[in-house]
Amino acid sequence: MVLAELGGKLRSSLHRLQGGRGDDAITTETLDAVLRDIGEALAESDVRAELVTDLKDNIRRKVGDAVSENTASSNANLARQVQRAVVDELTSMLTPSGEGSAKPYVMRRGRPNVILFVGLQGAGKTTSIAKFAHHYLRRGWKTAMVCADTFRAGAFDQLKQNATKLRVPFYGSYTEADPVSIAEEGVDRFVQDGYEVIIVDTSGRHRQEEGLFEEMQEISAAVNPSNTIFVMDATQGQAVYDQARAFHSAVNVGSVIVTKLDGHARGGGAISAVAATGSPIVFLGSGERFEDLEAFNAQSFVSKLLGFGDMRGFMEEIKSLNSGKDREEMMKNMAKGQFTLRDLYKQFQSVSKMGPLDRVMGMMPGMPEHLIPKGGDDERSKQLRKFLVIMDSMSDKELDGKIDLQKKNDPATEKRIRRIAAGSGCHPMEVRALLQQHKQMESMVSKMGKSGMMGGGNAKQRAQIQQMQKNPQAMMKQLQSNPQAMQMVRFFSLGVLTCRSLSSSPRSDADAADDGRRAAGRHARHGRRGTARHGPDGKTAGSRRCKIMLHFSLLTIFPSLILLDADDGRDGRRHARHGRDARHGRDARNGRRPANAQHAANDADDAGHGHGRRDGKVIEAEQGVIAIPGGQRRK
Ligand SMILES: Nc1nc2c(ncn2[C@@H]2O[C@H](COP(=O)(O)OP(=O)(O)OP(=O)(O)O)[C@@H](O)[C@H]2O)c(=O)[nH]1
Repeated sequence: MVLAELGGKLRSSLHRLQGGRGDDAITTETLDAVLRDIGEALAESDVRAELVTDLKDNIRRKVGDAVSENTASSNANLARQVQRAVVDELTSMLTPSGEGSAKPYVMRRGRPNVILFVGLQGAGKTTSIAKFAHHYLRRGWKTAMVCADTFRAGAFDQLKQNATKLRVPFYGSYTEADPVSIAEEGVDRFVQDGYEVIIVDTSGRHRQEEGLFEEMQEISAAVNPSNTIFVMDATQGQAVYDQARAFHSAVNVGSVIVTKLDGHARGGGAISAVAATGSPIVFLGSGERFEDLEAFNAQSFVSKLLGFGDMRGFMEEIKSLNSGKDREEMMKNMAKGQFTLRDLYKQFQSVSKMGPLDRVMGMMPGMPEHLIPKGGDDERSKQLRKFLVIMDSMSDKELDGKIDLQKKNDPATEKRIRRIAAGSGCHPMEVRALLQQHKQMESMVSKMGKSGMMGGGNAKQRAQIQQMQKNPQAMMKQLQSNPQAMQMVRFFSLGVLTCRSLSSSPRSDADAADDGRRAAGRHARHGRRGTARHGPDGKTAGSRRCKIMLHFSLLTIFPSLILLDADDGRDGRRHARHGRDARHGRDARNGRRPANAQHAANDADDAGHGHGRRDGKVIEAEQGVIAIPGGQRRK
């Protein structure tokens, strides 16, 4: 996680306010100690000394009197007051300030947004362009890339490789040496073709290279960008202040992306230094994968850094990924206590677009640390794809709950489960596990539907819900104090704890591995396709599956609770027509899906990247180099 170390230090300094014993008064000494700790943590993160001093002075000015006179009605109130002052001051330190500070550019739908990327050599422009394109592609923007970096050999190939992986069209040339004409032609071409996000990569440069600075200005004049994004490397720490100012004066820098924040100690210095130049930071890069780009908002950033979650960012993320129509339909069903396999399918699709689960779940306020997934996402993404493929092999009636797949000891149901397993290339046990998890989620939704939490309750409940929608933080608090909601959290937590205790039973890893081998042998002897249930790491596959399901469940139900539509009362008027479901690439005549599991798996993969045929779109064969192969690069 970005700046985890700084966050840990700031959190532990604020813990001092809670005192060793509940009745310890907060004194001036306590405040001094808190401010000293915060100052040290920020200094270690390379934040400029003047900024740290200003921050401490401002906090002292805001709460110093209340602390010395102990005017607050209780210790807890005073602690909250100090905490609020710390949050506010950290936020304003990271908010662009001073003369000429700009507001971030807002992308416009249905019109060309030409985004020019500039920065020093190796800052991460080309990598950030791919992440930026991925971010907008997932949200359904028509995106294209232009490579006007004719300086670095390999820059065009790097962009081409990323564009091909992302399946976006790109424009560039191996032979044309003039970056200005490439940029101009590429942008014209994509504007004519109706692209909404047209990203232009430029050559990296040192500040001293006047020639390259001029080239950047010429490109800017030729393409007339809607926004110029300056990409800078966080490992430079506060040194980026001068760079940011130099770029700001050369071209009209509208926004900044700070890269390489993955665990780097100098990140705090870099972020605060950029803010001091008046340029708004729009994204933080924290790795080399397409998903490693976080939208930046000072308030959300500080809130997450201090462990308070980021409700605002979470809601925006969910809203930007779910179409209003789908949400509306699902909310209507959930208000009636219905949660079909199709709803689960849609939610899993949204979850798969959200990016790393740890990042998204870390945004949820009050989310217990132990419930936030740690480490890589590969296993979770694989499992998610598998669930989607299993549901792809179900018929419409099964997905919509018109055929009950939960019937026990029913030969017809067993036959259906075997058919679904064969169609999705997995073991019937995996289908049953998914059905079991769906049943549990359905029963939880049903309870919440009856309680009115989903908008279907009486007038008073509906008014309360609407009130909560206006203030999501209060909504989360309300959820936490609501027995039903907490029952759900406990229910899922219990799942994790049960699984944990299963996986950390006194049996040795060797025993578990042995079990795994025996189980695999049994499957092999019986010619089954299933995998061993006990892995060599000593954890049961069931335990892993349960934890993964827990994470998906939290992401599935919480957003729905939070996104109760304010215009819920108008339901019935604006509901989406069901119509023919083209999402599953189904044969229209017999309602069957392709039996080829690999084909389905590919589809699921596509869905994860926002290119899925599930939305009725055929993947356009638009990726193609518009360039003349061969020739020499300019050195
Ligand atoms: N760890 C980490 N590495 C990054 C990040 N962003 C970029 N990189 C790496 O930084 C190196 C340089 O990135 P590029 O995208 O090629 O940089 P550039 O600014 O386009 O370079 P020039 O074209 O020479 O100006 C590559 O090895 C990237 O993988 C990040 O957020 N985290």
